[in-house]
Amino acid sequence: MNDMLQVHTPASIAPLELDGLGFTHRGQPLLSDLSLRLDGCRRTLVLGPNGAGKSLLMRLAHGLLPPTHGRVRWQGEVPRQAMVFQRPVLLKRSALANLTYALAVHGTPRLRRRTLARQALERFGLGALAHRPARVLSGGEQQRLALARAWLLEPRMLFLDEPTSALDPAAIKAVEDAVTDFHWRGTRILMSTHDLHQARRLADEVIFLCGGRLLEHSPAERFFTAPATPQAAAFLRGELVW
Ligand SMILES: Nc1ncnc2c1ncn2[C@@H]1O[C@H](COP(=O)(O)OP(=O)(O)OP(=O)(O)O)[C@@H](O)[C@H]1O
Repeated sequence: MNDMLQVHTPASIAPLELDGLGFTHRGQPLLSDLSLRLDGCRRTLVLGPNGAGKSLLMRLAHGLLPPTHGRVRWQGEVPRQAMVFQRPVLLKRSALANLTYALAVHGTPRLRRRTLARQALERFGLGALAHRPARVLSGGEQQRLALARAWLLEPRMLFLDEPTSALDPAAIKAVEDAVTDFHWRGTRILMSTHDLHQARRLADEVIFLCGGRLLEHSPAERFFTAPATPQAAAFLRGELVW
């Protein structure tokens, strides 16, 4: 790890409160009256059927979308945040240039950028691909590049919206290892997934959405062994829930 990337103490991340959060589009409520609090340095996995509002929740919480109801409130200093999407948004430049550009925007001195970017590429197993155009990389490589970019920005809060849904097992493992490394570095994680096994592997706690409503927010062990709602119980049994 390079000298500019510091290890943070989890206690120093401001809690995030979602207070009566809602999003209505053309009169249709897509997410309704959602209140919860995220604190500490937990890995919170967002689960729910298609269209439940998982991506919407992530975008609202990250501030990419203004809510139509309620608010997103940081109880303290707003932390540095990053988001990783299902399909990475990469610039039409080399893998290395994608990272040096992100560092430039971040305000890293020019002389440090290349070294840091190189280290991050190595860290995510992309060293040999530094000069390849980012957009011709495979899906798994692109996702690792997106994670390397997020890593360089040292987020205290990382949002991941179904980051492994289009990947094969080896690429999924790389993403899950990265999520674990972010966690150990002191980053709070909010991540949506369709993959129950993945949620079991990674979650400290679970948010379960269904039909645009928050049905559960509980410690992972409790959610998986004794879900509180029939919808979550059915979802865990693999039944069709919507
Ligand atoms: N910006 C937006 N404007 C209007 N409607 C939206 C917007 N974003 C999402 N929606 C709608 O909100 C609903 C919930 O979408 P969302 O993508 O959050 O679901 P999801 O739980 O992530 O589903 P999936 O598992 O299929 O990805 C969908 O009907 C979607 O079309």
